[in-house]
Amino acid sequence: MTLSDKYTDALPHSPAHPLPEDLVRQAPKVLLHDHLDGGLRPRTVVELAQEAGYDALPTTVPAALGEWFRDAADSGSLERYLETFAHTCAVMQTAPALFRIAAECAEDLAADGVVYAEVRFAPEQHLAAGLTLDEVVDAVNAGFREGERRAAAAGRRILVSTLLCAMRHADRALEIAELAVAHRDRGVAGFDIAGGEIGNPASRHAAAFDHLRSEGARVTVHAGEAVGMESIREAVLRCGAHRIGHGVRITDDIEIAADGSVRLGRLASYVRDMRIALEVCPTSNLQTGAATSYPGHPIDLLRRLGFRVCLNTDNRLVSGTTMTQEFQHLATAFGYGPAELEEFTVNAAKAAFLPFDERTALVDEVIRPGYARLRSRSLGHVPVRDAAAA
Ligand SMILES: O=c1[nH]cnc2c1ncn2[C@@H]1O[C@H](CO)[C@@H](O)[C@H]1O
Ligand SMILES: [Zn+2]
Repeated sequence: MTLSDKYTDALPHSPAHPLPEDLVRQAPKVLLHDHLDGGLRPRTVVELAQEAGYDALPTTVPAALGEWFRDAADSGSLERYLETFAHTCAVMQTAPALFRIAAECAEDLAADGVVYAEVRFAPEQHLAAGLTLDEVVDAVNAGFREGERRAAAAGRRILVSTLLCAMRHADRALEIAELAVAHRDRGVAGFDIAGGEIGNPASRHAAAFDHLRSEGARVTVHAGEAVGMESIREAVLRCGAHRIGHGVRITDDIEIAADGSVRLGRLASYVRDMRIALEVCPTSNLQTGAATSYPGHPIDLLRRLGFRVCLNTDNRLVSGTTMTQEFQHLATAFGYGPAELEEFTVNAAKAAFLPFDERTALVDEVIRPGYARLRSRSLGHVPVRDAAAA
């Protein structure tokens, strides 16, 4: 029995009334953890590969390619999951390709009901055809602006900010930190570090984190995914992370006694006390082995304990998912309804790397009214169980 099984056994669930998928899709959602190079449309990968003369794709049939990514990434290991990104990065080496991918990303997120997104990528992985780091960032940001315009024309408002990733195994983190600071008034909201966690401690990039701290820049760190508490401790206490990507292994620092009483260790307390958001990505966690099943996923335990948890996709192509699907998995596993979706959304908005007044406006003017509308509509919805009994 896992820790979260034990804890959830001790608490009653809200009744399982599955929400119709279109209601979940229309609900306003905030997405803080989504990789640009993990979320391409399969057809776009195929078309750009043809244009670039890249002939190493496992298949050129878009639907089969989508399945290939999901299956290949379903390996139980973060390292193997990350190997699949060679195919997407291969077709992301020119300004027009980056522009197209970013524009389509914004359109796809808007169609999924996302109203605010922070989308990340590693500029250093897009230099193979001669672009500079600045040109890569400019092309992606121009693509997001185009995608926002197209979404608005289709009646959907979305705002997309960029996060720049350094890679744990590489040695360009300071340069990327400087790039994030240089572009912070031009679409870049913060910095992240991604890549293989085992054997690549974030603290090796102390100079980058020192620079970010001295500039007052916003920082999130992938941690507590393949490595446990030690990695989260470093991210928070040495790297100054304001949010943690994944962070699910914080449960190693939470003890639940037989009588149901809960004791948080010093690190788990710090994360909860300081409202450090955990950017949780359930499907990705199942693929990389960071969690074993949706019902066994610690997201529900962490939510109930009052951690600032938000729900994310990580990689829509590689994990074969959307925000709507991530929520539906949790609705099935934990009996979640609109209240929990709203809670995750407000948590994400509070943790967004936006100015305070914009976060407040997002909550008060977009999210709260959106869920009030959703509640009034879902009252008319007959839950599946009741419908069967009628
Ligand atoms: O869940 C993850 N953990 C660690 N690194 C990741 C994850 N998903 C994607 N990337 C890495 O981040 C890079 C920049 O977007 C991707 O190329 C991939 O290598
Ligand atoms: Zn990630």
